[in-house]
Amino acid sequence: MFAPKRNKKEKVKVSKQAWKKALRLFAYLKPYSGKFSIGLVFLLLSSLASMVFPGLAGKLVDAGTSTGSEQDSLLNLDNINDVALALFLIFGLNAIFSFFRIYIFNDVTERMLAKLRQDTYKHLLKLPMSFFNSQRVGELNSRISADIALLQEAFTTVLAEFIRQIIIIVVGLALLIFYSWKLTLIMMATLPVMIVIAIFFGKFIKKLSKKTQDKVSESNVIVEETFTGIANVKSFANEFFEIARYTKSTNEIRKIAMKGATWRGGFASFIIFALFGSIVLVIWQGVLLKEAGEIKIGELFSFILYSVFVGASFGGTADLFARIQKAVGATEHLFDLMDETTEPLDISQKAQKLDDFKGIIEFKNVSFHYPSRKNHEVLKHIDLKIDHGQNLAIVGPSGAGKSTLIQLVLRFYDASEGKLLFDDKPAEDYKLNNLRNQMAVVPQEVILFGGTIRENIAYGDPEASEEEIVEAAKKANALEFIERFEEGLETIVGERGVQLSGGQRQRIAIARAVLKNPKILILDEATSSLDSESEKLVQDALDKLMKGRTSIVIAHRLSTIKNADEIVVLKDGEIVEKGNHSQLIKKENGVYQNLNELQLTNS
Ligand SMILES: Nc1ncnc2c1ncn2[C@@H]1O[C@H](COP(=O)(O)OP(=O)(O)OP(=O)(O)O)[C@@H](O)[C@H]1O
Repeated sequence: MFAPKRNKKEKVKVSKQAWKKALRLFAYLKPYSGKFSIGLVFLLLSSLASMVFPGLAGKLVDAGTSTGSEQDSLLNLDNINDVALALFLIFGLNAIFSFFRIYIFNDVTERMLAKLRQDTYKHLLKLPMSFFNSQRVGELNSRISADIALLQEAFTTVLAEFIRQIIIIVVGLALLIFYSWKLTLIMMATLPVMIVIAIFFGKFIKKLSKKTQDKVSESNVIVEETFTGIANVKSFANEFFEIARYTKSTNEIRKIAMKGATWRGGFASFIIFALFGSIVLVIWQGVLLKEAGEIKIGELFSFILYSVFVGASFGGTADLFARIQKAVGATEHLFDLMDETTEPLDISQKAQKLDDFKGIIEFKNVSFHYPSRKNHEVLKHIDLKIDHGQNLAIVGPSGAGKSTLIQLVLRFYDASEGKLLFDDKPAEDYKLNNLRNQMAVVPQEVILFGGTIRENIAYGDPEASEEEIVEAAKKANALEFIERFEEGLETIVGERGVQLSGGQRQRIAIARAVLKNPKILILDEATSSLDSESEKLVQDALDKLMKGRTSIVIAHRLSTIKNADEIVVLKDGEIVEKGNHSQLIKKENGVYQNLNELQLTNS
């Protein structure tokens, strides 16, 4: 499952799995493995080049302090100018290596991430409605961008840095031993101790800052609650109570944050003291060794520089490792999403038009419960046939299962029991996208994209010509209001453009459906009534659209379905009445008759 909340005991196990999952990322790296290896070579070269610096700097010192009789047999650099020149050369080479290392790693990473982004998006689009119905969808977008950003950082900088630090530690330690094993032992006696203490302290401090974070979110909840429910706060005259609650909570934040600050301060002083302490120790012992003639002054200088390099790398690896772990976590989240089961959609090609498809729909003893609520039967033993070109209306009280029935027709969900047939063939026999391509929905709440009116209509058929779009707008009774806008079809709708009325939005949705020219039409009537002029235009457009197509209408106002071929009354997931208006209205004490009377008295 996707990002399940884990308890502490599971954590170790899951993190092992996370590492395993992260390995799947290498499948994305594989096509570029050659390039990546070249990047690694540049990384190796630039790291080694930077390791030459302390050694040469020592030579520089020795060259400056030598009497001229001391020849350097190793590098044959006997004067200060040669050493300085060599240093410049090394830095120049390092600059070139680093450029290519960064360029190549970024190139490989961006290619890899582009593919990963595309695959994730593709996969998400193929997930079933049950996935999108769960709450976590709201955070999906930010999660994906945050997770991918972490991976980007990991592959462009963190991984390279980590490898560089390891190279520095290994090569540095070897060089330290080469210069003086005695001094290396002294240095090593302090360093590991520091690391153990640093890790221990670090974990403790992290816990404290997590606690502070939790407290901060707690206090934010108070702010959010009071301001969203400000009318409640004021009407109950509870300002005093809320202020006391907030004061208490923010004071707690301060206390915990200060506890954290004290420990952090202590930690910093310890590191400073221990670090300088160990450097002083090394210098002191080094000078003694020099007096004894075991080491040259330049070598001591190099030794100290190497110690600082190695020490800094040791210190840096813990943080880098933490960042790698974070990236591994992010990868796990992404692959958890990728492991969610998709609908059997074939997105390798455009959905097809099925020319001889008639649009006959049949429910055979269908029962259904939502996957998230297994013991709540929403539809019970539905038997229903809607013939080609027939107009079926569904009515019933709120929560009766009307929308659910339609979701089954759209195959957003599969029946838990029974069969759904299209043109007498089981629904599963059709390719899912081909089947959906035969349907169009005019929903209750029309949500338009933030583009032009033209784009919104063309969503019904992205390849439609200008004439077809205009014709569809005309049929949907939408053209007259569109033409009243200065920019006509090019008018931008939504937040950054004009706001359309409910009736206008519906007519655009109808135009979209006209353009799609479906065999099956699904209408979810708007619950909030439009003004009578608008309603007439919408109804008229719908009547035209329904002609010659199988249509299912969820009706909230009975006045609109008097002419329906068949009306089905749903109650608690069961069909309780069936017939046309004149038949149902006569049924004494029937649900339909009651609904009719209720609406007459309300209107
Ligand atoms: N995604 C879902 N997950 C779980 N239960 C759901 C889901 N959608 C609807 N339900 C439940 O299924 C039942 C039928 O809901 P449905 O939306 O089909 O009713 P409706 O007749 O269309 O109601 P309304 O007229 O109010 O829109 C309700 O009890 C509802 O709580």
